[in-house]
Amino acid sequence: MSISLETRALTVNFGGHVAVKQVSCAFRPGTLTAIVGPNGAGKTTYFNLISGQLPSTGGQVLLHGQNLTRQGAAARARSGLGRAFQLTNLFPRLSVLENVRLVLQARHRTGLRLLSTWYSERHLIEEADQILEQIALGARRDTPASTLPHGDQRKLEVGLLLAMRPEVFLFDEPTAGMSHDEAPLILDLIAQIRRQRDKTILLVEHKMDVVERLADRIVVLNQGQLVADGAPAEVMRMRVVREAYLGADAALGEAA
Ligand SMILES: Nc1ncnc2c1ncn2[C@@H]1O[C@H](COP(=O)(O)OP(=O)(O)OP(=O)(O)O)[C@@H](O)[C@H]1O
Repeated sequence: MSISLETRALTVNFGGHVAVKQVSCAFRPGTLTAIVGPNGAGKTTYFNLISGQLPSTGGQVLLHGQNLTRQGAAARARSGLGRAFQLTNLFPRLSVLENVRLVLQARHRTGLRLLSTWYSERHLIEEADQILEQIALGARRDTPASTLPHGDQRKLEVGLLLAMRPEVFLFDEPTAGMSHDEAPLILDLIAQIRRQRDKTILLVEHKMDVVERLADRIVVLNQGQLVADGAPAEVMRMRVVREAYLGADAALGEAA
C-alpha cells in the first residue's frame, strides 16, 4: 500500500544538542512500526516533531504527500495525526465520559460539519459509552478524570485517541504505569487497530515482548539518528537494540 506518513531529514536541536538528526522514514497503512532505542535516543522527541508539539529545526513531515511541517499540533490532528493526549491538557475536573464526549464533539464538528446539527447529544453519549466499554472504563464513566488511578488515566488517554479516529496513531509507551492485569487490554486494542489494515501505527515501547508481539517493523534511533530499520527478527539481533533492552553486558560479543 502507498505511503501515509513520511519524515524527511527531520531535525531538531536544543541549543547545541541535536536530539533528532536528519531522520528520513516512510510509514505505510496497515503496519505497526516500533520505534526503539536507548534512553535519550530521541524517540519521544521524534513523536513530538511528527505531531507538531515541537517545531522542527529542519526537515519535513508529510501525510499523503502533503507537507504539514508548518502546521501546529491542532491542525495536524485534524489532518489525521493522532497523538495520545496528556490528561493534564484535558479537563481534569470533568468526568471520564465528558472528556471522551468532548473529543467526539470536536471530531464531528470538523469532520462532518454539515451533519453536526443532527448528530445529537444522544449519539455522542452512545459513542462515548462504546469507547468506555472498549477501554474497560464503563464503571468509571462519572469519575472526574483527575481522580482516576494512573493505570486508568492511561486507558483514558487511549480512549481519547480512539475517539479522534486518526489515520496515524502515535503510541508512546501506552502501557507504562499499568498493572500486569491492565496492559493486555490496551495491547489488544492496538492489535485490533492494526488489523483494520487502513491505519498507520507508530509505537515507542521499552518492553521487548510487546514489540515482538505487535511490530511488523522496527526502526532504531540512537543519539537522534536512525541507525536501523527492518523486520523485527533481524533488527532484534542488533547490538544497539540488545544494549537498549538487555543492558550493555548482555550485548557484549553481539554483532553490531
Ligand atoms: N525540550 C527539551 N529541551 C532540551 N532538551 C531536550 C528537550 N526534550 C528532549 N531533550 C533531550 O533530547 C534527547 C532525546 O530525548 P527523548 O526524550 O526524545 O529521548 P527518548 O528516546 O524518548 O528517551 P526515553 O527512552 O528515556 O524516553 C535527550 O538528551 C533529552 O534530554
